[in-house]
Amino acid sequence: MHRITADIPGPAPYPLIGNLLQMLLPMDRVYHLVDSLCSQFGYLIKTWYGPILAIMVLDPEDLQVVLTSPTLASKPDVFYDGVKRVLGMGLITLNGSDYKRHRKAITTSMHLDILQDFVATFGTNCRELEARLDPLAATGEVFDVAHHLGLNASLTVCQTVLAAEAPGLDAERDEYVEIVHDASKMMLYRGLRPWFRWEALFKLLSPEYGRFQRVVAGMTNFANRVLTQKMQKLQHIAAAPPTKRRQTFLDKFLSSSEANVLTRGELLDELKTLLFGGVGTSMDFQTLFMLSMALNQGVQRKVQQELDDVFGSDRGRDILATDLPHMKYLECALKETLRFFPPVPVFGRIVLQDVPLPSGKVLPEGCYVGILPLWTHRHPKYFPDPERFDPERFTPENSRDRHPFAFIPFSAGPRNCIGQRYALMFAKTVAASVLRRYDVLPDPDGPRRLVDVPLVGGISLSVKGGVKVRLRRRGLHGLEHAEEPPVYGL
Ligand code: HEM
Repeated sequence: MHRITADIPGPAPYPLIGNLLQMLLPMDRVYHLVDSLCSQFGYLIKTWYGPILAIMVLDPEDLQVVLTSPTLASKPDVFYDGVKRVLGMGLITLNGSDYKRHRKAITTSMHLDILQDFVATFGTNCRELEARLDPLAATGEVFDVAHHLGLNASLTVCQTVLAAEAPGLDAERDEYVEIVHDASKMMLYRGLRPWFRWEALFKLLSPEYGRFQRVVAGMTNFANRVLTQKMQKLQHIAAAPPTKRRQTFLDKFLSSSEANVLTRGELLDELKTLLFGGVGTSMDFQTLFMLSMALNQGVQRKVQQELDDVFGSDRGRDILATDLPHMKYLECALKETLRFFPPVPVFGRIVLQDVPLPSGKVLPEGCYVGILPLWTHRHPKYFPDPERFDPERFTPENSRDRHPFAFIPFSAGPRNCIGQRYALMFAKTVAASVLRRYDVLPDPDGPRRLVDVPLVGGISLSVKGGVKVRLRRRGLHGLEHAEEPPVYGL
């Protein structure tokens, strides 16, 4: 391995422990480490994770090979060990033939036709969100928007992916949002400390053992409770005459020919995976979008103008699936948020056979590959002036000639995210509902520019101290603003 990778730059390793000491940083320093590695060594960086070679592949040309190669479709055990303990064996963690069986079974029930139906649920839940945001807009106080968007995301994902209603789960939902937040940090914490693969050592040495156990129990209990409730309901429905009801992913899955492909245990792990995949990422994506709007008032105005064109003066009407294609600039702003703050900032693969890269360098068999969209998305060759927040990058004309693997918030290739269309439709509905009604303003004591926002390491991206904003109710007609807010960014 040393010989084959001699031409790949990286920090000098110590004997046996490699670069592990450098990686043992507090979670809010992990991003600074990669920043500095990237500016020192470029877009292909060799690191030693103890005895394991881990190569960060950040250039789109190389990523195209990595993400499409059949010999690179498996997830590395050591890094995903923490994820497995929390989520079990679902799509995010499985490999090989089990993975293929699960993916085929699940994707048949996640089609666009069912997604169109979900928009009504997204919209209905936004009413509940508005009811919680209205008092905050009335006082103009600073608050953490992640909390409210997290509650909305957990309700929505429960309803659309799992059960038509989630009665009795309200109290648990609050707790679940907290657990999702913690789970992301705990999974990365354990993934970066390979010696904690040994449970006894983790229990003995880690101050985070209790917190990790609470995350595992919380995730399992919540998914178990939803599945049990759903199974009971389905038996009840089977006994009653059929009625026209809105189908959820789980309804569709359980009544399809694929239902017998997974055991109850396997389905439970998939539900934990879908819940975590759906709630955590949606919450972070929508939260970071609100922050991007607060710090880029010019962009926010353009989004609001477009929304005014779609809704006219009727800003309270239901948002329909047919409205979404008209929100083209909003879609560009959402994509620019995903570029700037990809909610899943790191994922990995293991190399099963030597893979030559377009640069002439080789990824040797047995090494791990780290994929970090945050840095790929800030590569100046593909995104000039990368620290500028500019939705125009994503107009069809400006995207046409961009490398297809330069923008990978949902990964790409055969192991891409199965929820990407869901995530975009959901975020569009929430963004439209909030921005047609309120101006989102920055926290006067918070960062002034997006590049100064303090990020915290986790397998999803979050902001240290939460995302604080203020809201102001918009005038009923046109873009009336009592007091012009300060304009940052654009
Ligand atoms: C903005 C929101 C989202 C982002 C940025 C995102 C991003 C990603 C990324 C980068 C991966 C690849 C991870 C890896 O290779 O380890 C992934 C996989 C996955 N995502 Fe998402 N995701 C989002 C929303 C969702 C939603 C809403 C769902 C489900 C309702 C979902 C379910 C999944 C699943 C099941 C996988 C595993 C796919 C496989 O390996 O076959 N995601 N996601």
